Amino acid sequence: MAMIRFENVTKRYRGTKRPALSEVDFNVEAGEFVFLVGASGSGKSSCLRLILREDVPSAGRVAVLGRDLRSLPNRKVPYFRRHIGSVFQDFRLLSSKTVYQNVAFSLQVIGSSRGFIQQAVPEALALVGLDGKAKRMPHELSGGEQQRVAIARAIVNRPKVLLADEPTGNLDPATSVDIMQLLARINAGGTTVVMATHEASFVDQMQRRVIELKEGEMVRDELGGGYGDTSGIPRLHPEAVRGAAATAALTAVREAQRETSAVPAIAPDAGQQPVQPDPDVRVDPSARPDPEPQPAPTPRTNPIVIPDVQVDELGVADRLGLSGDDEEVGPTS
Ligand SMILES: Nc1ncnc2c1ncn2[C@@H]1O[C@H](COP(=O)(O)OP(=O)(O)OP(=O)(O)O)[C@@H](O)[C@H]1O
Repeated sequence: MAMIRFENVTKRYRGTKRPALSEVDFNVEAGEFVFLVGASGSGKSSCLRLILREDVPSAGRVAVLGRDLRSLPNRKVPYFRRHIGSVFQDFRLLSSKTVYQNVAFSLQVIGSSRGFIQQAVPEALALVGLDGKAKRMPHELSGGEQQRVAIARAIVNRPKVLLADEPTGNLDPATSVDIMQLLARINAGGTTVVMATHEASFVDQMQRRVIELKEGEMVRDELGGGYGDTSGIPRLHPEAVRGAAATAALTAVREAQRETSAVPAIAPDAGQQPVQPDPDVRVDPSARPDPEPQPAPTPRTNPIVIPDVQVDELGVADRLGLSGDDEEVGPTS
């Protein structure tokens, strides 16, 4: 079952001439990590909003978790969204709540039991490397730590799909790489990740599937692709700022990539097969799937700040959607 299906999706916003999305058609299978790339205004956020059912297509069909979102009644949208985690460039934390309360809040609003919350929140914070910071307020954290809180909040209810809209957009290169490593780890555990980004260097380094939009049209769908033409992408920082630190950070991403393919740190979904390209999807013939497993890398100079937890013992994998079950959307169906 495709986790996400776009069938000839066109999105026109009121009062605009050109559609924001034009007959966009793709499938995302369980366990994939997909970069959505393209210049500002190309339609990346519009895609994510359609997946979250924050908006509906003008034409075509969006199906998520096997569910046609056209036929999803508004009252069931909150239930549907429980299965989709989302993180944004601006973190969107509740400034008057502690780290713990921010993560717990998303469970409280869906009526999770106190026992579940007391177990799941510390586990999620440990997974993102924030144990010990549960009582901090968001303003007492660095940007990278705030984004980790947002990621913990997004995964604490074990979503099948994690959407990330420019999650590194407000972070420096070294911090960005930590976040990319974390997303790669979450994906290695079986969670499908779709990430919209301008960050060409990460896309080039990670060699995952790339869907490129240009003025609302899908112009590329490539397994193991790079960013492609970056000339239209505005740079927020001068190149010099991103120099050495960025290079070191990107090397660490590559190592994390190798590590996650060599050692399934979090048990992957037994039911998930390696991603097979959809026959309908345009794939560059020179593209290749994830590299063969490599021997465990030597220790990194820029290690991931994730405690060496026995995730299965803690039940983290199960609770955070990092292990498999074929649970349906449930209340939405
Ligand atoms: N609510 C809206 N009303 C009208 N036009 C909109 C709306 N939201 C987006 N658009 C337009 O749709 C197009 C695609 O926007 P979208 O935000 O999806 O692009 P993007 O690739 O995510 O851009 P960025 O990288 O700058 O976030 C743009 O031309 C934008 O101006």
